[in-house]
Amino acid sequence: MAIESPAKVIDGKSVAKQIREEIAVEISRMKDAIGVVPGLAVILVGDRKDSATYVRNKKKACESVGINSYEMHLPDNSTEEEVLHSITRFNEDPSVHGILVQLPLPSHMNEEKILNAVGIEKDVDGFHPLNIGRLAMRGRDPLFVPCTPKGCIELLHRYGIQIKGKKAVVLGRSNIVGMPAALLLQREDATVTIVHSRTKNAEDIIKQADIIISAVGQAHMVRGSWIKPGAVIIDVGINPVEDPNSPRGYRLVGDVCYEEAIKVASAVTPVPGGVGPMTIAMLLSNTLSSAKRVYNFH
Ligand SMILES: Nc1nc(=O)c2c([nH]1)NC[C@@H]1CN(c3ccc(C(=O)N[C@@H](CCC(=O)O)C(=O)O)cc3)C=[N+]21
Repeated sequence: MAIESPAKVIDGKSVAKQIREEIAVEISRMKDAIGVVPGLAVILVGDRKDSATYVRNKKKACESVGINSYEMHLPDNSTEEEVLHSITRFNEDPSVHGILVQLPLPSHMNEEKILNAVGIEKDVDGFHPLNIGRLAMRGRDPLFVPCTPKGCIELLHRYGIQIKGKKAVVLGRSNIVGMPAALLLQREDATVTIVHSRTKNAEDIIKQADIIISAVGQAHMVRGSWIKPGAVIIDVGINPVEDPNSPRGYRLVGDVCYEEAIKVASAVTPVPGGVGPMTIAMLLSNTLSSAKRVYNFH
């Protein structure tokens, strides 16, 4: 029997850095040629600590590549009308090429109504139903693809992992990750199965996968014994687990038991340092392509 070779770590952090460098070059080329700098507006409602951290990281990432960032921070008790009003303002502002409404919104707000208000040509999150609908249809193309699933596919491409003809299993069916990830894999000619909380024999199905994208939000749910030898694993989960040895009192782990997976799989994304940084890189990429599209600059 062949000796199993150790799995390759898919280094999202370093790929994301490389992508940011490529974006920075493009942005200065555009600035030199037509004097335009892309702009991203972020709307944050409420005081969730994790959301505030994510928004801060997004702004930092914008700065690092030369994208102008605009932040609208509204209090938790804002009305839906106030949020809709900020969206309208950014929709009409020509210096803004991308609008991101940080999720989750406070529970008294209608997420659907708010996301529908973002102009599809500025929908850099790719959450507008028209963009998702086009993603689902053959022969149609969305203006933007949701950042996290796009980052997963980009990692597979940059590591030279073939998707066409492969059996792919997506764990989770959320609107922001699982569902669009499955659609993207299908567009790349994989044969796709979605496993979710009501799936029977999830383990048996997962075990057949050549490619696994996991987005369920359950620490260490996928065990090494569930993985086909040589499979490729993209772990989207970012789950806090108690860790008295860590300065914050917790550390982040994926949906997949990394220590076990790395022994069976041919390639695995770590958490942190895997899909997370790619999500932000794709947001910058979507913002750049939005600005390019407006000015017909290529
Ligand atoms: N409208 C909207 N769009 C989003 O894209 C969106 C959102 N709302 N709400 C929240 C989620 C979450 N999300 C992450 C982005 C980067 C990391 C990331 O870079 N994580 C680092 C670790 C960060 C740490 O150590 O705390 C990593 O995985 O290496 C994580 C999570 C975007 N989201």
